[in-house]
Amino acid sequence: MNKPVGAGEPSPGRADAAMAFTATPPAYLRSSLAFAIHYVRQRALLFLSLALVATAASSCSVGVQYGMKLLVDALSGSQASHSAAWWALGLFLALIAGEAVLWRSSGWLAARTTIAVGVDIRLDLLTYMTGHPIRYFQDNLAGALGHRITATAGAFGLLTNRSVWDVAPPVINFVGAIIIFAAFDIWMAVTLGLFAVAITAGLILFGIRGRPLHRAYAEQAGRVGGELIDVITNIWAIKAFSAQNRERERLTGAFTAEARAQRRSWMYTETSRVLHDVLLLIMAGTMLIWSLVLWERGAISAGDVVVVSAMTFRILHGSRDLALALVDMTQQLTYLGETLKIVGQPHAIADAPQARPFHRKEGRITFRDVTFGYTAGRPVYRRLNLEIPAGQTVGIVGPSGTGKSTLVHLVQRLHEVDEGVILIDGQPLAGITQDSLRAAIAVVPQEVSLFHRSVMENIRFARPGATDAAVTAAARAAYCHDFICNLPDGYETLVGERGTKLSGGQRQRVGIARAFLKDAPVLILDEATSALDTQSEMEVQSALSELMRDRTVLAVAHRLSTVVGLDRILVLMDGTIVEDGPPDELRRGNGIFAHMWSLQAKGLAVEEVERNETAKVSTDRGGPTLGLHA
Ligand SMILES: Nc1ncnc2c1ncn2[C@@H]1O[C@H](COP(=O)(O)OP(=O)(O)OP(=O)(O)O)[C@@H](O)[C@H]1O
Repeated sequence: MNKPVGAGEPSPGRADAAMAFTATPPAYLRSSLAFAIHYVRQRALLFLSLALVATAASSCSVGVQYGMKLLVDALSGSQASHSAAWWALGLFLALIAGEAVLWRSSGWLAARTTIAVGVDIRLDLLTYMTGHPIRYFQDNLAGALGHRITATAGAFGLLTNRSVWDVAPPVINFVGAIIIFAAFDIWMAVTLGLFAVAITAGLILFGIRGRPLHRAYAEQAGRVGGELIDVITNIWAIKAFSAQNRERERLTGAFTAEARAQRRSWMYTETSRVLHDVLLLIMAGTMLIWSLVLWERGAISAGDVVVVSAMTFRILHGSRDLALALVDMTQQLTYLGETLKIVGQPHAIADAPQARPFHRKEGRITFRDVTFGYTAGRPVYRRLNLEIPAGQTVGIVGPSGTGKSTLVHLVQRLHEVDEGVILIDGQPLAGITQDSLRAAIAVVPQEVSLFHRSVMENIRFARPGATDAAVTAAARAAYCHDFICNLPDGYETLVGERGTKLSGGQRQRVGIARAFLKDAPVLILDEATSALDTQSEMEVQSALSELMRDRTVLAVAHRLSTVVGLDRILVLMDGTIVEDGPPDELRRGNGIFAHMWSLQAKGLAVEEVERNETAKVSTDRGGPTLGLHA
């Protein structure tokens, strides 16, 4: 267990959870109860103080009712006494003041506690979530995941607040009332106790029975939230395809389903409110009649009748809060459980228990009998064998959907191989930590992912400790320094959500600058220059040639001109390497690469080339005259 910490201190649990890719999720992510206990224990002292202060405040409120009884008795008794009345009033006022001070202290404590825990929860869940493989994020909408993390922190805060302000006071009122009533008539106390237990048990059972309805609503709400964000994220497509009405109809369906689930959940809560109103009316009526009968018989004083009626009505109102709180807490716990099921599932790609950091050498890549498929029974690769010596630059070409990107993803261990082994510098990927592996690989993807931060921060993302001078040098090397300087705030310009304020080519150059800065022994270029015009591509090609020096390079490309200057070309067809050799040799032959080259040289679109290239290439069509490296 982590040692308890104060409100302002960072929780050590977060540091433990950081960066681990684990096959078994931490215990606190396994159930909503374990989750709640974990965060309470981390700030045990604060939570204990909060509980004590809330208990003391609620006890004061019971004392206030008793003070009222003393005052009434002092005023109305047969030997009414002035000093007793003043003493009773003094006690009454002191208890009111004490109650107010204690409740405000509970507010102060709760604000410190729940806010700090909210920070911990969001950091812990996000950290754990980032350990899931890419496929997890393809299966779960980003918006829905973000919403869940925030809502979970909110749910924990609600659970705390409900416990302090809606559960503790009525429970203590019940206990106080039983003690006071027992002083008048033990049977009155027993009856009140039985009523209280029966009502509470009934409400809990009712709350549990309503769980499926609340869960259905939580699921629908998560899904709809995700869909809404998906629509906003794809606003370009919606405008381009004039799809506003279509999307509206689609969302109408989703909102209607969510509204139906919400209505069911809400109406269930309303029913529970009606039920407990009726029960408590019966209880209040019984107690008041009983106390009046006792008063008529002279068994209790007028002050006792006052305290019975005040306590009963207090319980009546407090119990309503208790009922709502219990139902709400059930809902929050259900939501928490749902989130834990989604976020807290084991990492599909976990670091082996004995995993070591990758030992950087020169960057030799080996595939041994690798079989991999996204769906069972449909392998993309079957027993693939490949040896890439250190420092070799390799172009990977082939038709769309043939497995080029998958191959480079496997090298980064973004997916787990089904069979076989992939090694870098003789170290099996499965035996090294994922973070150290990825630290040794620089990737320039087709769609460079940029944060809505400054250009400087975006480039520095590749190496957080890099100086401004190092970032600028990387930008110069990637031919982006000039365009960055022309941006409104230069390197401090915010790039827009996902870099939308930059052109596709500019984003790619920022991606290349990141690779320069990262300075890793293995470089992966996944369609890295596809968004560049010919002029920019010429510039970036020379930057890339510089970047490739002394590194092992895997370059996926549709445009053959970008790979023809490399040491070696792999032609992939349906997950099989059908040609493998130096580009010049392949171009001179009459295989698929030569055919593709010839078609691209004639200016055919990549897609047309791909359609044609599956046809048997029977004649040598000669080499092209086009191409940067030809
Ligand atoms: N996340 C995924 N889930 C399921 N199948 C996938 C996934 N990603 C890729 N595939 C499938 O795996 C196969 C290989 O895809 P991959 O992206 O590696 O091809 P590619 O050669 O890089 O294609 P392109 O040139 O179009 O980028 C394709 O049939 C594709 O549909």
